[in-house]
Amino acid sequence: MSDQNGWAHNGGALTRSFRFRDFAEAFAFLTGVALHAEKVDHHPEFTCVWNRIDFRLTSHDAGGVTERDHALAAAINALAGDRT
Ligand SMILES: C[C@H](O)[C@H](O)[C@H]1CNC2=NC(N)=NC(=O)C2=N1
Repeated sequence: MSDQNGWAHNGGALTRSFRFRDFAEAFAFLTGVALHAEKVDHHPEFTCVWNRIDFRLTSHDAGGVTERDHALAAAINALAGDRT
C-alpha cells in the first residue's frame, strides 16, 4: 500500500518505481540521486532496467526505515519532478 508521496512500506523498507522516457533519462536522474545521496551520506538501493528504476530505501545500520529514508524519499520525489 502506497502512502501519499508514492512510496510503499515493504518489508522494512520504503519502495517506489519510476519510469522515464529512455535509459539516458533514467540514468541522468540517477546521477542526481547519487550526488544527493553522497551529500547526505544516505544511499538508496536500486535496480535499473532500461527506463524503469526501482528503489528500496532502508537504514542498514538501524535495520529498518528511519527518518533518513523518509527524507531521501522526499528528495528523490523532488528530483523526479512529475514523473511517476
Ligand atoms: C559511515 C556511513 O555513515 C554509513 O556507511 C552510511 C552510508 N550510507 C548509508 N545508507 C543507508 N541506506 N543506510 C546506511 O546505514 C548507511 N550508512
